[in-house]
Amino acid sequence: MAQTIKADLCVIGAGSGGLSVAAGAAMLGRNVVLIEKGEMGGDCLNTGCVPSKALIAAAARAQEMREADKFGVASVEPNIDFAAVMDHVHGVIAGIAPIDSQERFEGLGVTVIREHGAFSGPREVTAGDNLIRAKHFVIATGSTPLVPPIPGLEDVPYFTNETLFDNRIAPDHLIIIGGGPIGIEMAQAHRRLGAKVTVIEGGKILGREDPELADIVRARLVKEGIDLVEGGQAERVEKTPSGVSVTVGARAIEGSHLLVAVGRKPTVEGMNLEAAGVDYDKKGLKTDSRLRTTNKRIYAAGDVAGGRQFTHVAGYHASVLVRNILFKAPSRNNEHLAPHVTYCDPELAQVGLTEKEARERHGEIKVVRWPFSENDRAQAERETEGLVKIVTDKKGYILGTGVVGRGAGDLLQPWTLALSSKLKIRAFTDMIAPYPTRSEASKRAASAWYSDTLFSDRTRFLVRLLSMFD
Ligand SMILES: Cc1cc2nc3c(=O)[nH]c(=O)nc-3n(C[C@H](O)[C@H](O)[C@H](O)COP(=O)(O)OP(=O)(O)OC[C@H]3O[C@@H](n4cnc5c(N)ncnc54)[C@H](O)[C@@H]3O)c2cc1C
Ligand SMILES: NC(=O)c1ccc[n+]([C@@H]2O[C@H](COP(=O)([O-])OP(=O)(O)OC[C@H]3O[C@@H](n4cnc5c(N)ncnc54)[C@H](O)[C@@H]3O)[C@@H](O)[C@H]2O)c1
Repeated sequence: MAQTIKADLCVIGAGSGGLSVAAGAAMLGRNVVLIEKGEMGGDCLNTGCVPSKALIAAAARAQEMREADKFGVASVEPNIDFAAVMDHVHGVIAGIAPIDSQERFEGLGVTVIREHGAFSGPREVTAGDNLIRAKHFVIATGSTPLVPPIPGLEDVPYFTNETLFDNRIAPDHLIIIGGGPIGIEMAQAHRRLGAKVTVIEGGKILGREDPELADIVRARLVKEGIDLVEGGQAERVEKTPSGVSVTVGARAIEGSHLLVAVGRKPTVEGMNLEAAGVDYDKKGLKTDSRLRTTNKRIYAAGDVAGGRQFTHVAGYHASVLVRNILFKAPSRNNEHLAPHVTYCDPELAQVGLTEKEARERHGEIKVVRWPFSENDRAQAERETEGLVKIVTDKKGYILGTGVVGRGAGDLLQPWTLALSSKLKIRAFTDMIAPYPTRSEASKRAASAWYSDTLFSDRTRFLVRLLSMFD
């Protein structure tokens, strides 16, 4: 016999998006039901950001041991216990898990149901023995790895992000299909942890990034010994005695393990969205500028919303929904202002438009750069790869910034603020950056914007004129 639960808000999916909406609504005193069919915390905590960054951190330590001699400290080839590395990864997950746990949410007053949720009408969801009737719903069911129809793939064992972090045996040779952020982050981490790695990418690796920045990452990956096969699709996969073989054009690449990382599909299976009048396509739910679906009482948050797929974007969606649903304050989804970072080494961070996008949209633009090779801190740390690259309109309004280099994600933050606050580049020349920090490169790049006019014949003439009053 189904139990009927009445709620102000019913959230389906307890990942980055769903948890943030549920917590916000509960803390504002609303009656919230949260439905989760798998692990609390979703992809980010269990099979995405957290384990990948923990693995990258372990790999970075190994690489530092190999490269220590540049500081006069003897380099050593690290002895890597891959199972212990995975224990570290799962230890990090366990450390963060209480924040996302059922207990914590119940403590906030949320009714948590650990079942698959599906619509049974425009204003009701069924989850196990429960029928939930709510004033508003949020679909935050995330995304699932896309498995392409490559002949032979279904007949061989392969990893996706859902299984990769359960692997406790160091791959001898990891083949990765897909050179997007997952493929590249995992390629470098596994290479540094001792595996041979081949990345097969149909286009260019990190193909959505500014090519000038991606080239710097590519050079490092090649230097570290990663085999990058670009411009060739994986056409066929076969089982071999020692693992798998992937055919790309005339080449058959043999490896011990395979990771498939060719993008994501929205998680909508078995949700009976038709019963609720919620339209979707292969990118995700169809939403308006306020993240409402085609059923105005049902909203979307996170990867399933069909836009950019990042944890901080899912969290941002939640804040937009809290304003729209609870405060009745029409609030637009401005996720284009969100930065993104690929946590390879050197890191690659971007906010706003790339140079190419800015040229297409604005025509006349100005681009300025500052390399870390001219930054004293980077010199001291012997990490001089990379640069800060700023794109403005002709009046100096910032359109986008990219940073590639150590700590790029953190260095990007002031540029993210500048973009959302509609600042001009002038704000960065007025700012005083502490010496010696990598953030000085931002200020130097901003100053470069003015160097044509500052050191022009006209300005020299003016200074000469003013010297008459000395
Ligand atoms: C390997 C990897 C690394 C990543 N690294 C980063 C990073 O460094 N930084 C970053 O910003 N982003 C990163 N991402 C992306 C990030 O993980 C996602 O953007 C984020 O998790 C999306 O959150 P979400 O709430 O939309 O979905 P999810 O976290 O996927 O949560 C959705 C939840 O809904 C549940 N669910 C689905 N259907 C139903 C149903 N019918 N009923 C009940 N429950 C359901 C699922 O079980 C899941 O728990 C990474 C992703 C991957 C795969
Ligand atoms: N640091 C981060 O924030 C981070 C890290 C990992 C993932 N993510 C999120 O997860 C999403 C998914 O990542 P992803 O790397 O799986 O997807 P992606 O779509 O970003 O990249 C997939 C790549 O695979 C290539 N490809 C597709 N089919 C192929 C084939 N048959 N053979 C060879 N190459 C093929 C594509 O050209 C593309 O470059 C990202 O877009 C991002 O939103 C974020």
